[in-house]
Amino acid sequence: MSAHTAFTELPVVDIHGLYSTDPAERQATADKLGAAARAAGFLYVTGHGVDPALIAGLRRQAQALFELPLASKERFHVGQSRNHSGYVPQGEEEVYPGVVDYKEAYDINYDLGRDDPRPMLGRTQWPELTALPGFRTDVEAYYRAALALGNLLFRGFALALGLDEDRFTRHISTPPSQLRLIHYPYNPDAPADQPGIGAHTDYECFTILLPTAPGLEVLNGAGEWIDAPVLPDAFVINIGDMLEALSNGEFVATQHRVRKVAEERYAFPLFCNLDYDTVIEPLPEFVSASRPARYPALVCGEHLFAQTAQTFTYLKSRLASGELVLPAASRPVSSFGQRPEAGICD
Ligand SMILES: O=C(O)CCC(=O)C(=O)O
Ligand SMILES: [Fe+2]
Repeated sequence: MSAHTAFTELPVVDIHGLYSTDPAERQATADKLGAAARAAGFLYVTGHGVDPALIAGLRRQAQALFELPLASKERFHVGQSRNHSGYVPQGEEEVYPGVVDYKEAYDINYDLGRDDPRPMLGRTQWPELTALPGFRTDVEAYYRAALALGNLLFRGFALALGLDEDRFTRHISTPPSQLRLIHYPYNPDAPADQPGIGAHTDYECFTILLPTAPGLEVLNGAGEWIDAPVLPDAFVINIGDMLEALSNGEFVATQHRVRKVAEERYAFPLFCNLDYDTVIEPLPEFVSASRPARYPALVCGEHLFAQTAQTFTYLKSRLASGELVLPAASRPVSSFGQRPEAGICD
């Protein structure tokens, strides 16, 4: 298993070379991505090609949404959806039981435009309100651009791991990749250690995060929390559980958190996945007699659902009542990543 370094700042990688028609240039850029992923599992990317107008539209819509009265937002509560989309009020999501994160969110999922029996897939619940003109158009436009960037990064990470460039993207057609609009309100009277989002690894392959203000902290290989400030025109990318498992620990998911914010803050993570039914297990290239498979097989959508069902109150109560059951191979939350603070860091 690769160990993260005692980095004190996150690496920055200009990825414009991934768009090149020259395979050597794509590989050279991918190698930089790979070095950053191995060292930190967290990095900034510049040269990503996403139109700033799409980012501005997303920010404007998120601000307008969260300014609405609670009752308007509650009309679109996530518990009403079939694919886990909609408004997530403060306290609904509990990464650590009994600990309230001071944030609210609106979750957008891949919109299949039709129902689907698999949880986490289906129709997205959009906040259809006259107070939010253009919300769906603007948010979908950003979602599509970020998903395309995700596919580019999947190709880059495949090259960085010595795999065929399309090794991951061949498993992507309608991925349950979720965009979250998160709002951390500013409260000067809150205690300094108030959680915005508790320490965790992301469940997916990797995340494309757009933050609007400082507050994100990342755990380095020495068990120290490192600030990840906002870098202009950059996205933050971090490795999640599923790329850790697929690469048999060649890349390792990195823990991160947000505590009390010093100003009102928004963050927009897109969690990049393979298709729902993709089996996630160490790829044969990373398994040998001296390097046994360290991760039991999971199904992508089932892992997402299991993690979500163990952390969202509306799903926990459906589990408790027997209306829902966890998939057989479910992992407890916090099963991935290096945990230097717990002495688990091999
Ligand atoms: O707010 C942030 O910067 C990070 C959010 C996050 O880690 C998450 O939603 O998984
Ligand atoms: Fe996260």
